[in-house]
Amino acid sequence: MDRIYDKVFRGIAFTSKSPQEVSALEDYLFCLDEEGVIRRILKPQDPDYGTVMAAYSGTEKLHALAEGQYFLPGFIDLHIHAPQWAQAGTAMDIPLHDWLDTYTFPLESKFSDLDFARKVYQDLVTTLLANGTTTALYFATVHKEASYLLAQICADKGQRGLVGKVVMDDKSENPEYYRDESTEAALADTESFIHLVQELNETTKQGVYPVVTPRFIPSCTDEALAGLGELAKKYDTHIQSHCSESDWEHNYVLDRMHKSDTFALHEMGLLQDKAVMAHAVFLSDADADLFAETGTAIAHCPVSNVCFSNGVLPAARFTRKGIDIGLGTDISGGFSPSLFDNIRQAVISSRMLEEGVDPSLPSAERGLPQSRISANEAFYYATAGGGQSLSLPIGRLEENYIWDVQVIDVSAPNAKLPLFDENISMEDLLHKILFLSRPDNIREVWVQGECVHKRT
Ligand SMILES: Nc1nc2[nH]cnc2c(=O)[nH]1
Repeated sequence: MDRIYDKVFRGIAFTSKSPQEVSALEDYLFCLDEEGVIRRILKPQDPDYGTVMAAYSGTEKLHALAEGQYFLPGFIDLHIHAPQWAQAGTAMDIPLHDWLDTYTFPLESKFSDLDFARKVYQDLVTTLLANGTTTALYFATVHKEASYLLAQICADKGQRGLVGKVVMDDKSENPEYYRDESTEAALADTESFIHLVQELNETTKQGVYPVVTPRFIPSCTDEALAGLGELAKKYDTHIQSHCSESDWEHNYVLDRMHKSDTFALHEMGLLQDKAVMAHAVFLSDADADLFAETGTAIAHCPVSNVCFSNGVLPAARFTRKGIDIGLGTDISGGFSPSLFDNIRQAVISSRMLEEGVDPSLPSAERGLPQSRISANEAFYYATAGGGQSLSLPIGRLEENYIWDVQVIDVSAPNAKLPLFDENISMEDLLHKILFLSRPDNIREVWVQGECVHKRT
């Protein structure tokens, strides 16, 4: 046969079939075109399997995994504040509102300095790739130039970046040293940022996308929120914001808008299929139904929620309602750049929600039944759920999906996983990988068919 494929990968791959079920594709062939899209998947029993193997064996187009190595879809970080990488691991001692004023706005204001921005953003994108994150939905800062720099760095390093210039235009709610100059300037900067990033996207194989980004209702005027809804519609962009993250935010919006965060955002044209709202811990049933109806996704950030949210997202209930859910690190509300850590915390938090945490209460009154999520569901959120949330063909290893993968090596030097049962099931093996892997186990990372990280 002619060598019609650009690359062929062979190995054992894990991919979600549904939120609850994972498929282990053993020794399959994944045949890619030049665009890095999976055009054909062949299982060993397939009549063409031998023909393709014969055609590509011994050529540099064939990439076969060694013993102990496995393909996982690249992770999709559905909520991350890129500038806050500079304070990750610190500043976790005070509630959200005080944290923004005390630590976060002073830090983000420094990103008017492009040299500082470059240093932090280059380090962050490299770190995320090394942690298996192939796509990230970023909040940058109010500065248009530094936000564009982040998109350029993603483009250069091979990560799929969805980047938002943050809008914070309300003079009564934001400090003078860190806010948009005016509502008009906020909208004009957003529009020109959309143009710049859409132009950059034309020469970026893996894609970079502009995102309409009102920080959250408390930092924006009604006029800016409505204007941003119109811009998103005009340019068919993604939208991101925060919604009902904490008691404080949820109640602030009820007081100001006389309706919930969800209904207020909807009225401004900010809920739609390509919208992702971070946290959404305090949604009522009516709010959750509106998320499902509009196709709006939730970025679940379980590590961050421990510090800032005053509650645990009922992810299992919202999945049953048909809401798209992905996982976010929420750097630096969450300290870790790793979605492996967030998979673990999502499972742990859901168990604490189900069982309850106040030992002075009788066990029957302590928790919220049917709240646990399985490791398979957390894996789904970090991969297929994230792709579905962004309406992009990523997060699954299926035909017509993009080849974004991480190669996990369970016997990496200094990071060998404790595998003592030769007959371990594929599902148990995946769970060992999810709970025990460290960055040392991530041997290679591929985005859109290109190798963007290699650990030797
Ligand atoms: N976790 C978090 N919540 C927010 N709400 C508004 N801004 C932020 C932020 O930077 N982090």
